[in-house]
Amino acid sequence: MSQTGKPLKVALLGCGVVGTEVVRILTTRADDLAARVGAPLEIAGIAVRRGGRERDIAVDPSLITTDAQALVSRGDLDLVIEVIGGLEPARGLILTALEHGASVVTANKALLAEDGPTLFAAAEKYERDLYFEAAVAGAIPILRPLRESLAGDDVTRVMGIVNGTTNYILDKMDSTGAGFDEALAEAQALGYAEADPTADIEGFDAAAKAALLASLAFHTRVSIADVHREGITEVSATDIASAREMGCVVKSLAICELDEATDSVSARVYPAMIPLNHPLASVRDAYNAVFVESKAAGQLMFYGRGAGGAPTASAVLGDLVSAARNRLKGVPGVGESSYTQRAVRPMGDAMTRYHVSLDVADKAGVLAAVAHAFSEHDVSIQTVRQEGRGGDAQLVVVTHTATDAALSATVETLRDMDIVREVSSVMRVEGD
Ligand SMILES: NC(=O)C1=CN([C@@H]2O[C@H](COP(=O)(O)OP(=O)(O)OC[C@H]3O[C@@H](n4cnc5c(N)ncnc54)[C@H](OP(=O)(O)O)[C@@H]3O)[C@@H](O)[C@H]2O)C=CC1
Ligand SMILES: N[C@@H](CC=O)C(=O)O
Repeated sequence: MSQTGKPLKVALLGCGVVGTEVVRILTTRADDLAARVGAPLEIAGIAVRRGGRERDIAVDPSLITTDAQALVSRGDLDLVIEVIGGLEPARGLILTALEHGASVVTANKALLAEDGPTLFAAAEKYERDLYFEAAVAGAIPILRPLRESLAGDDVTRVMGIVNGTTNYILDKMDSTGAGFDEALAEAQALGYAEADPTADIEGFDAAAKAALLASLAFHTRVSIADVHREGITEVSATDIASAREMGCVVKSLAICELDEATDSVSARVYPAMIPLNHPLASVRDAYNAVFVESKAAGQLMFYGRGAGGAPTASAVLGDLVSAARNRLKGVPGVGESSYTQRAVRPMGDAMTRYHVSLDVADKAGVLAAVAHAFSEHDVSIQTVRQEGRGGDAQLVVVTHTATDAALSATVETLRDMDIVREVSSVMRVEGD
């Protein structure tokens, strides 16, 4: 392919953790990128919030602007990279960029999981690309495989670790005994966390990614509001130790399933125990991994760095090269597939095993009474362990697979029992 084409003008919205690394690659790898695209990629402007801020990268100061709206309205841009994050002004800027003829690459899962259909419709209307590989699992190519490589197969399940910050925190708590706050501060310093880390630790970020994964995997539309979400803030050192005793480790998982019988889908995010011999158990640090199960391909696993400036910039640049090639050809690339709106199943229908810890009175008949509470709601007990502790005892019950609704009802019953002092923890057990 010729490298001598007219430069393609690229505007960057945001120059933080990800944007800085995007600029670094665009400037240091300019010749290689031009060869791959068939034309040079020229940075036409960089919009930031604080114009005077010192940056980690040398940038021509005349390129920096705090007027992002004016930048995307110029009309001469070929490509816009949105790495500001959040809903507004990102949404308005992307729409303006598309309307003014630029293709857009974004890493913004929060926005896409909230209002993706509006943005995809605009991309289609203006015949431009809207690519977002970086929005899920950082450097890991997972969206393109779902959208393109597996387009002829039927994906039935996607399960993975899709948030680097929470995996980093849980891994540090497990492997070094670090406290939650200390591990979170490290993840923030390393550039893994969102601007507001509540998005990570309360599961919003993983829920947004689950919505995007479920939408692409099952050719439907799932928004963040459809995803059951539980964060990791309630996971205690005791839970982590209990998991170890069971030969498990605690991970925050995103699980998306297709139920063919009812033609419905489900998506959920929560911390769960998984056996140490499960491949997801060895996903350490801020790494991510995604398992995909499909009818013809069987099981596929995708693994890599899930957060951080350079890994995420790799995914952004991949999309940028694809969108740039399409601009040169004058046609948009593979867009969102046409879809069937499938029903979203309630969380109460989700099936898994449970690890339930109870503080109970240490007296005769307690075990039988607790067992009765489980069986009353059709939750079958797999193992139960009792530990005496002065006048009280602790029971650790592990169940066979049951629905979330049945388990919730059981917990309600247990809480109403005089002999149960406290239901101290309930955690799901996945991956076996
Ligand atoms: N960090 C990561 O590991 C990953 C991040 N992402 C996503 O990438 C996106 C960016 O994340 P990240 O780089 O970490 O975020 P940062 O907070 O580090 O950077 C945000 C950038 O946006 C700029 N900005 C904020 N508000 C405005 C505004 N109103 N107008 C113009 N510029 C603005 C900031 O300007 P200033 O520099 O002046 O403050 C900053 O340069 C988010 O959508 C995030 O979810 C996706 C995958 C991984
Ligand atoms: N905050 C996110 C960044 C990447 O998406 C994470 O920790 O995974």
